[in-house]
Amino acid sequence: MIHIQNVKKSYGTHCALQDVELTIAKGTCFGLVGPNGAGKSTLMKILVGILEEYEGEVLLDNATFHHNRLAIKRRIGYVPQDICLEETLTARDNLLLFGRLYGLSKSQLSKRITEVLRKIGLEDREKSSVSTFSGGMKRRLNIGCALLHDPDIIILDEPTVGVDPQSRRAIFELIHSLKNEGKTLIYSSHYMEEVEQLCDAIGFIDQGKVVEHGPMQEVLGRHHHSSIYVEGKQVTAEVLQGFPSLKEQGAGFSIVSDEPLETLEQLARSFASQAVLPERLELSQARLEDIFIRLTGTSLRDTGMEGAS
Ligand SMILES: Nc1ncnc2c1ncn2[C@@H]1O[C@H](COP(=O)(O)OP(=O)(O)OP(=O)(O)O)[C@@H](O)[C@H]1O
Repeated sequence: MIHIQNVKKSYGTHCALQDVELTIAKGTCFGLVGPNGAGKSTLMKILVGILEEYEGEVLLDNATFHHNRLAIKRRIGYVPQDICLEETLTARDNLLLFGRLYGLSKSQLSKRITEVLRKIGLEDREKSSVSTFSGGMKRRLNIGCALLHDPDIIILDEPTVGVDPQSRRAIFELIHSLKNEGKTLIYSSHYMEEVEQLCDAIGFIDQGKVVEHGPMQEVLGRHHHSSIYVEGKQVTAEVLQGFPSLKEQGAGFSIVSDEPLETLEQLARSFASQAVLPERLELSQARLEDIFIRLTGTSLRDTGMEGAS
């Protein structure tokens, strides 16, 4: 169990984290979600021990990070957002290099490298230079480097950014298999669909503050509103004027509503009175993206990031 208690972190005068309180249960996959600059990486770096100067307390199984740093670091594997590999070396030699940094012996390492290469699905490329790898293969190897010392907590910062669909699938399968082994995973992403699919619990961070958190089903249940999506050549913001929570989404608009059937009726009346015929009209239950918009008033995609493919 990881307890994050009242954590605050500032860079100079800029406050990156404010009074963060979170509990992450053992053996769960915890999704940390928020827009660029929300504070996700800062929190992850605190959990990994890269950032040592902060206020508040982080406890792992009741041992404080401040007083048990080395022992805790040995239990944690960190996959940084930026790929950190030596391009001129082979996959095996990269793993060897990282294993040495973790202080693993030669004999331990040889066995672990073979296991890790199998886990990340790169056993047939172990002797290939990393410079010949696709972005997705590099990401998988980057994850492999964090698994060498067999940590029971794995922290992954945006592990699917810039990967092809095949590697994304391989990363998802890897995460599922780590979960099945009982590992605790902390997974940061701005791809809401991924988080909803993979994670058992979630924390939304916005401007350094936790704005919602809890088990996934509880969070979805707490915000059990619906969302109506409408699209068409004649459907413009002016036509939809007056509908609350109106948001541009893709080629159309979404309207969040607690009373979806009533809102649908109002829409139908409004379209009829304006002689507008929509080409698509869909009703869906609250998804994480809608909940985030509702809580913060912004979409993650407003921040200039792409959606998951
Ligand atoms: N070393 C630093 N010095 C000064 N400010 C920093 C530093 N690192 C982060 N920040 C600032 O702290 C805030 C939180 O940054 P952080 O990287 O934790 O956000 P994030 O949610 O991980 O965003 P991203 O998804 O872009 O990585 C941002 O405003 C960022 O500019």
